[in-house]
Amino acid sequence: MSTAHPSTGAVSESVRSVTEAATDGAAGDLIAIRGQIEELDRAIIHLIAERVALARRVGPAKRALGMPILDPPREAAVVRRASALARDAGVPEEDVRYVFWHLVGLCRRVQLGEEGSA
Ligand SMILES: C=C(O[C@@H]1C=C(C(=O)O)C=C[C@H]1O)C(=O)O
Repeated sequence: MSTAHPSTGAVSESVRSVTEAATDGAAGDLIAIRGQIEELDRAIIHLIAERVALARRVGPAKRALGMPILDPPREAAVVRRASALARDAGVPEEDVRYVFWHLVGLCRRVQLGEEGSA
């Protein structure tokens, strides 16, 4: 940006450099924060894989005990617990419940041998 008025030119230039510095700072922040999010996503996927591996072991244990794989009271308890943990952590309980219903469903399908690529 430039100005036609010589007396305000310097001020205008310095406003521009401050604005650009702020924009550069924000862009740097965005890249850094996105990098951290990607690291967390990697960790979350590894945790999901660990949970799936444990669920795979629960299947034979239940069969040995003559228990059905589907255990609705246990599933409800798992989701209730996740909801309480979400509340304590200050994140929206309803969304966490939604995520956990899907996670539990995935683990149940693994036990039933119905999983896709898992
Ligand atoms: C893993 C289990 O089996 C199924 C999956 C559950 C889960 O992912 O938490 C819970 C109950 C079951 O329907 C279990 O019983 O612990």
